[in-house]
Amino acid sequence: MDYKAKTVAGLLAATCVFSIIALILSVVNVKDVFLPPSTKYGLVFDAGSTHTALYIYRWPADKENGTGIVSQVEACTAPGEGISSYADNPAEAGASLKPCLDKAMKIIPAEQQRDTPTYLGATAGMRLLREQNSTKAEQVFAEVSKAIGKYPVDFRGAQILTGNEEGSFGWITINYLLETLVKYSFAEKWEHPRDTEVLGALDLGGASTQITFQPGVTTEDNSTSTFFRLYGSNYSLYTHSYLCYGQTQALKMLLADLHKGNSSSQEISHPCYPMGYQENVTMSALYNSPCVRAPSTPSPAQVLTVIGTGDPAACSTAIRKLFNFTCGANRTCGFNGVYQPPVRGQFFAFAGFYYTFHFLNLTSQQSFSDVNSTIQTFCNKSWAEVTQKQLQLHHTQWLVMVHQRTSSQKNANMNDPD
Ligand SMILES: Nc1ncnc2c1ncn2[C@@H]1O[C@H](COP(=O)(O)OP(=O)(O)OP(=O)(O)O)[C@@H](O)[C@H]1O
Repeated sequence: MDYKAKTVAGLLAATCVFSIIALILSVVNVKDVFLPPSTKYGLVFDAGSTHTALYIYRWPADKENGTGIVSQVEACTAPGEGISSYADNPAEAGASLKPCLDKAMKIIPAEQQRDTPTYLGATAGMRLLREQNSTKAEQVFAEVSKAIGKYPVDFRGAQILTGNEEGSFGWITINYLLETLVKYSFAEKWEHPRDTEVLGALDLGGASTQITFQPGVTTEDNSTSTFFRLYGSNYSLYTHSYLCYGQTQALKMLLADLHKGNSSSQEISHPCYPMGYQENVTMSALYNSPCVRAPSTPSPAQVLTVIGTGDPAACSTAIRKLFNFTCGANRTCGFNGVYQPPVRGQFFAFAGFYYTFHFLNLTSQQSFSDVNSTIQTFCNKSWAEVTQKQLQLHHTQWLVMVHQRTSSQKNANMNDPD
């Protein structure tokens, strides 16, 4: 991974970016740029399934071919989990945003606060809650809107991004940061880099995962195609978001699958947990999402004991069962029969991919065999050898590996110099 890619990876980790810049770029109203003063601010809440972050942006009040050049001033992580976790206590969702809004008010000059466009974009956690209980989802949105509305900002609304928006905004963000869309030249001018190929984007969130790239062919399924005009150039993209295939939800599907394999037992043998690890989980906690189907005779209070068996091969097999690689009517597909044209070009993987690979010191374009052997070594560690913090990674790296292999690595050369 070259210096620029490393810098971008760091930036992505630091900001947990899902598309913030893209959101600003695409929604900043043209009228704003004619207003004094010359620097404008914008606030974007990234309301993810696992956590919410507020990003404070600043940009000069002129535009490059109709698209703003934006820099991040500050990022603030809201306390607690994602807003969808407050489904039964929606007022708390609003309260969780206040510390970050207070921080923003200290940064943005008072005379500019009322001109500061403010957005909240929610992703897969809220898409799942809406699927499960649309009234609760609306209540959460009403409370977060009420909380933001109490601050002297130009609140433009809270919305649930579609999977396509999430995927394509992520693509714009990484290509913006890698300067493949526009670049500040030595001549101190913004220029279109010549002969640079834009990168495909692989985003592993908590509740969904997205793949987005410029296909070399016409997209056969219109629901997966999207079009952008940025800095004077046109981009036609393939994008798809797999709901439930984010890290947290996929692991829930895995646990439910393992339970289904022996549902009469109170114990679940888990090959992806280290040997010697044990935890209790209630049926209600396991089956609390539309991503997993509860047994026909539910007993919510029943406690299941998950016992780690530390078996990487069995773990890999169990994870593979979550993916269906039959393409059905489509000639080419990603998985679960979803149309996907042949992958093309280099890919940049971020979010959950980055956290895991960073932890394993695998972000320097190691070969795929090095990646595999590092993962094998880590997965063969017992519970006594890994800390609680490492546990999450211990059982998620297999998901990352299999997912990478299946959804993209099969055809793409993703950060792999071999
Ligand atoms: N610093 C970290 N170290 C390890 N894992 C992390 C870290 N931060 C987030 N994760 C995990 O990585 C996954 C992706 O995180 P991310 O912040 O992109 O999700 P999200 O935005 O909340 O989810 P979604 O986009 O699906 O709504 C989640 O499962 C999360 O638990």
